[in-house]
Amino acid sequence: ILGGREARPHLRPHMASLQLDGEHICGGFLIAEQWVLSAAHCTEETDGKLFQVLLGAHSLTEPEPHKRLYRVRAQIPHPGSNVYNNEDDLLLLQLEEKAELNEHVQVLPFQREQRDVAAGTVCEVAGWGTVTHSGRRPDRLQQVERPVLSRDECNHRTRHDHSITPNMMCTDSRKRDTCKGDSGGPLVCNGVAEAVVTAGSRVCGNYKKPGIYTRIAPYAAWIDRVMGALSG
Ligand SMILES: NCc1cccc(Nc2n[nH]c3ncnc(Nc4cccc(O)c4)c23)c1
Repeated sequence: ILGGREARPHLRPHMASLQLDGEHICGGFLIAEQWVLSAAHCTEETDGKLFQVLLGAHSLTEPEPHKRLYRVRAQIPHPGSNVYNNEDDLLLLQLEEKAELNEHVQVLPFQREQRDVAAGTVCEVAGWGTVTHSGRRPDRLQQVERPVLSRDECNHRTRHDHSITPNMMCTDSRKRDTCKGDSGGPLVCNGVAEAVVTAGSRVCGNYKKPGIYTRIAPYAAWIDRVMGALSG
């Protein structure tokens, strides 16, 4: 997160850190006791290895009550996700066991209504992604508030030039923005997860390249189908 600040500890008990060999790779969030939602592009450099999922954390390194690393039983990228574009950039992770819910570990409801979030709505995004252009990684969860940018504005040829589909949404990226390692985290508007961070052009903090997110409502049926099929 560029231009944000340290989050209030444990105010986002749904936040997950997707890790490989103890290293934070991407964000994610708990959508059910045994399921985390993230971004499919996060598996691009994992070369088939399964993530481990850290829940209940504020600091990535310090011991904290209720902080726990979970193994993953299955990782299911959306069938439409691919390395060439940002479409269908969602990843479902089934934990080896149900997460133990408490004040630091909670499920976050996601938006199921198909209506766009109104442009100008101020939403928030949190993550352990890089906090400087030189790539400094924070130990503690960062957060930033960002106003939603209309799809038409975002699709302007000097911005994302008509690559933003109805299944995506944008936020203003002037100075304050998501960056490397924030992919997979939730964009939360009025307490509801509306979308998931996608890297898009990978540019951070440049107002010409607004932050891009995969809206969740269009994928509610897919999410329910996968969770239902793999339950038990
Ligand atoms: N703001 C959109 C967004 C959301 C999520 C991730 C991303 N960026 C990135 N995702 N993956 C990446 N691998 C390498 N470099 C990257 N961005 C980068 C790194 C240093 C300086 C800088 O200005 C940009 C990214 C960008």
